[in-house]
Amino acid sequence: MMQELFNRAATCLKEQLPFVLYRKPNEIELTGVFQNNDEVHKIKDFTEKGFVFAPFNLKSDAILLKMDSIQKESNSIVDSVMAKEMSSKPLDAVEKSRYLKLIGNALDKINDGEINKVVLSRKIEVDYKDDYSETFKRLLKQYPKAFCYFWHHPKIGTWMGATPEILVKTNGSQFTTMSLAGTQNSTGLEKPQWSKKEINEQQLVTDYIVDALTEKVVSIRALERESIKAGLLWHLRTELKGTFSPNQFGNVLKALHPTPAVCGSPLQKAKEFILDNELYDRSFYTGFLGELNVKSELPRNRNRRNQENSAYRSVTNTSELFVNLRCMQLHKSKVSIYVGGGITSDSIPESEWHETSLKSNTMLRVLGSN
Ligand SMILES: C=C(O[C@H]1C=CC=C(C(=O)O)[C@@H]1O)C(=O)O
Repeated sequence: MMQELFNRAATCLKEQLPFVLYRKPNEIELTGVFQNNDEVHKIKDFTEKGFVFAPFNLKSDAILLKMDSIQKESNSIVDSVMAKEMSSKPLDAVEKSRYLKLIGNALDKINDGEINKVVLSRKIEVDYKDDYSETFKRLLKQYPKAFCYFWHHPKIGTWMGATPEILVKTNGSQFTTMSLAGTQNSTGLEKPQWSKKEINEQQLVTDYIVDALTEKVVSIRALERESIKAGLLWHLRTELKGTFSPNQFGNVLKALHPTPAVCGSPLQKAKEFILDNELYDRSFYTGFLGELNVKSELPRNRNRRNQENSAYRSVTNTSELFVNLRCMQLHKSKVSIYVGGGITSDSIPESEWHETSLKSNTMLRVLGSN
C-alpha cells in the first residue's frame, strides 16, 4: 500500500531525516528514497550515485540524497483523494507593476540587441495550513503525466512539484533530452494554434541544445516538434536523442543546464540579467532533480545465439533528471510558488504576467482554499 510510504515519510519529517518520494511521468509506481542520517552531501562532479537536487545557479551546492533505503509501492490510494476547490491568489497590484517593469527592462536589453531571450520569474507566497502528505497526494492525482516529487532535507528545506520537462535521461551511452517552451491555456481537448513568437521561442531552445551538445556527443537528432499538455497548459516540445562517449555524462549535463527554456540566450548575458534584475533567489526552482547514476538491470537481447547467456541480465548506468518547474517550497504556515516565462522581442508584458498567473495555478490547484 502506498500509505506505508507516506507513513514512512511522516516519520522522517518528525525525526528530521532526509527523504524524497517521487513518481515518474505516466507511471503508477511511487518510489521513496530515504537517507539514514541528516548529513548534507554536496555534489562534486556528477559522478556520484543518488537522488540529486540542484539549484538554478550551480555556484550554490547541488545536494545528493544517498539511497540508503529505497522502497517502491503502487499508488492506488490516490484514487480516493478529493480534489480541492481552486483558490486563486488575489491580485497583488504592487507585485504586478514590479514584474511589468522587470519585463520592460528585459525588452530594452533585447531591443538593444544584447540578448535574444531571457526567462524571467517571480515567487508567489500563499498561506498554508494543510498537511504535506495530503497536498502531495492531490498533486499525484492531478498530474499523472508529470514527474511528481516531494523532497525534504531538514537542513535545506521542503519542496514539491509536478514538472513536465526532462533535462536529460540516459541509458548507458544513449540519451534523451527535450526543448520545451511556449505556453497556452488549455480550453478544451483541441490542440492550440501557435504564434510566431512561441514557435521562434521554442526553436531557439532546440537550436541551442543541438549547438551546445554537438561537440560533446557522438550523435544527436531532433524529432518532430509537438504540442503537449501539462496540467491545464499546452507547451511546444521537441525531443532530442543521441549517444555520448563513456565518461562524458558530466559534460553533457553541464552543457544542458541551464537551457534557454529557463535562462535565455546568449546564455551568460541572460544569466547575468537574471541574477542582477530578478532580485530574489530562485534557489532550486529552474534547477534540476532526479536519479543520478543508478544501476538498472535490463534483460539481455533474447535473440542471442548463445541461449545460455540469455539467462544473464546486463547492468547499465541510468540517470533520469527533470527541470524543477511548476514547483513550490513549503514552510510551516506559508508556501512559495515559483513561476516564470520566456521574454523575447515579441513579448507583450501584460500577457507575460498573465502566463505566470496561469502557471501558478498548477500548484494553487493542489493547495486548494486554505
Ligand atoms: C519557466 C517556466 O516554464 C518554462 C517551460 C515551458 C514553457 C515556458 C514558457 O512558455 O516561457 C518556460 O520556458 C515555468 O513554468 O516557470
